Amino acid sequence: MEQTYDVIVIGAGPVGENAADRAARGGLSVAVVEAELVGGECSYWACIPSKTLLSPGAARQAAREAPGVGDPGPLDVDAVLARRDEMTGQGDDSGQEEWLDSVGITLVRGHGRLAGERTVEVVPATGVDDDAAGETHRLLARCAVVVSTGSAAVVPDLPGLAEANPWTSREATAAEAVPASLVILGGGVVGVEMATLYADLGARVTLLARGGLLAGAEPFAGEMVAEALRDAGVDVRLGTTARRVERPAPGGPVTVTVGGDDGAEIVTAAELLVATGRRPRTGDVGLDTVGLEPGAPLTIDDTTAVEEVGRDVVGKPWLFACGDVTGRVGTTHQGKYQARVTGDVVAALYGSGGDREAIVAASGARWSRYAARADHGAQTQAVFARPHVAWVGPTEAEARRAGLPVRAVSYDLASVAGAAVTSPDHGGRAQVLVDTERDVLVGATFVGPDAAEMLHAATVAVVGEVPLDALWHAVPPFPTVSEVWLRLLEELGL
Ligand SMILES: Cc1cc2nc3c(=O)[nH]c(=O)nc-3n(C[C@H](O)[C@H](O)[C@H](O)COP(=O)(O)OP(=O)(O)OC[C@H]3O[C@@H](n4cnc5c(N)ncnc54)[C@H](O)[C@@H]3O)c2cc1C
Ligand SMILES: NC(=O)c1ccc[n+]([C@@H]2O[C@H](COP(=O)([O-])OP(=O)(O)OC[C@H]3O[C@@H](n4cnc5c(N)ncnc54)[C@H](O)[C@@H]3O)[C@@H](O)[C@H]2O)c1
Repeated sequence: MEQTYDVIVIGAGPVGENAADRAARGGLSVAVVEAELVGGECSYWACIPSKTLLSPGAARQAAREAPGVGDPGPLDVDAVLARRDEMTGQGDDSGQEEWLDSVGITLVRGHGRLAGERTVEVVPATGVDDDAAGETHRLLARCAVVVSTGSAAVVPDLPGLAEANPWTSREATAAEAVPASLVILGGGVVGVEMATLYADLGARVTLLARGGLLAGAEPFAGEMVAEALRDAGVDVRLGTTARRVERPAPGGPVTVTVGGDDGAEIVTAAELLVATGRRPRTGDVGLDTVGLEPGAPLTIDDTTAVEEVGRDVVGKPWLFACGDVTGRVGTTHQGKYQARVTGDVVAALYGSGGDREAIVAASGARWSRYAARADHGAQTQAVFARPHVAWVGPTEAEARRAGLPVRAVSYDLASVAGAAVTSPDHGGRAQVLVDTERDVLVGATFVGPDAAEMLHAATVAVVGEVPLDALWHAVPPFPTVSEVWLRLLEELGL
């Protein structure tokens, strides 16, 4: 069977859905191809279940720190897992399917792969990372194809690891019971969030990191999270190399040998979680049929058009990519931002009311809806560990490596009245990075309770390139933790 649409989107995760929506709003007919569940990793095995599982522990911690409330005691694990199931719909994506229908987007279920320019073949899917085969359904795109197939967890080539049947973030976010003990390999975002929530749920957790924690953030952030995890009873081992994994009996305990030959140690746990990064899902999407390398991230320009793919005969790009698959972003919000650009660019290039000149003008503009410029220097990330770590823009080291003339100033949140009135234990730290030639903020990091909610003011200042003299007139209410902005500006000499 063969069908034709203006735009075909492969992958209906949060990013593909947004690209499809924006293109459809531009008057184009759109089909999305989904191999598994509409809503993608984020809705069922990532953001939504993990943040739902983390929330009760945060509430308990806040109660413990509030004078006069008392210790609420252990969490009701069954109730926490039940709430997680409610939030993920236990893998029922009919709500998302209804939404697609309501905005006039066609859903084609199956595994999609490119079969040359503007052509997508769809075969029945068995699982998103399995080789898919079967009767082929052919979709033709009059205008553009968007690849938004996301990413999958990496399992490193460590002796015995694959055979030990480890958890990845999928099993960790979907678990039906809490193991008595869990060893986590990797000290990145998944590692610290999972260590936090499994400790909350009563597991004995060991976290193995080959360096410090949260290497993408300011070093003080990882240090504060490590200290808090240790306070919560997690065995945090930094600078530790895992050598070998063994699980002699299927379903039995798993052992990880860590350290060097002279001082090897064995860590034993009921389950092992691998949290060592993700790879783009491009291994089986037909990249070879358009001259690209399967398995590699899809390199895009700022309009999200895939580089290294020829334009069509009239010079228009036809292949776009956004989200995790590009390797340029690794969060839902930054992927959806790219997707809005993708959808708007495709609509402007091919839609009936399209404004092609605007795309040309965008190439010279600092900010335009047709260019994902925030990818460079204004990305945000929030890590929902306890304390939260949230940042925008580069770290101080990254800024210096990029040759920016920066000054970093920081302030202890505990010294702000708004923190002290919440709790005598309210800790945390804020740091801003200032470009000393332009006197504007280029980055900021907040560590503390609910710090993720504090980030957006900094993001507005960075993207808006608000001069420090103007920021001085943005007055935070008293007594809030946001008053730290005043203290930071005072540190900067205002
Ligand atoms: C444990 C965990 C927690 C996270 N928490 C957060 C968080 O709190 N906040 C945040 O911003 N980010 C978080 N992330 C990151 C976030 O999940 C990803 O950035 C986001 O899901 C990327 O969206 P995407 O649409 O690009 O990819 P995905 O969500 O992976 O969606 C891709 C879709 O494409 C489909 N697909 C793949 N190949 C094909 C094919 N060939 N044919 C058809 N369909 C295909 C897949 O089935 C999937 O539905 C977390 C990640 C993890 C692992
Ligand atoms: N709150 C959020 O926004 C959120 C939450 C979870 C995940 N995510 C996203 O999901 C993606 C994956 O997260 P992640 O934590 O898996 O990746 P990561 O890149 O953040 O961390 C990977 C960790 O694994 C370690 N590592 C890598 N290879 C290793 C090996 N062979 N042996 C031992 N350690 C090894 C790294 O040193 C690092 O500490 C990221 O893009 C992240 O942004 C986002």
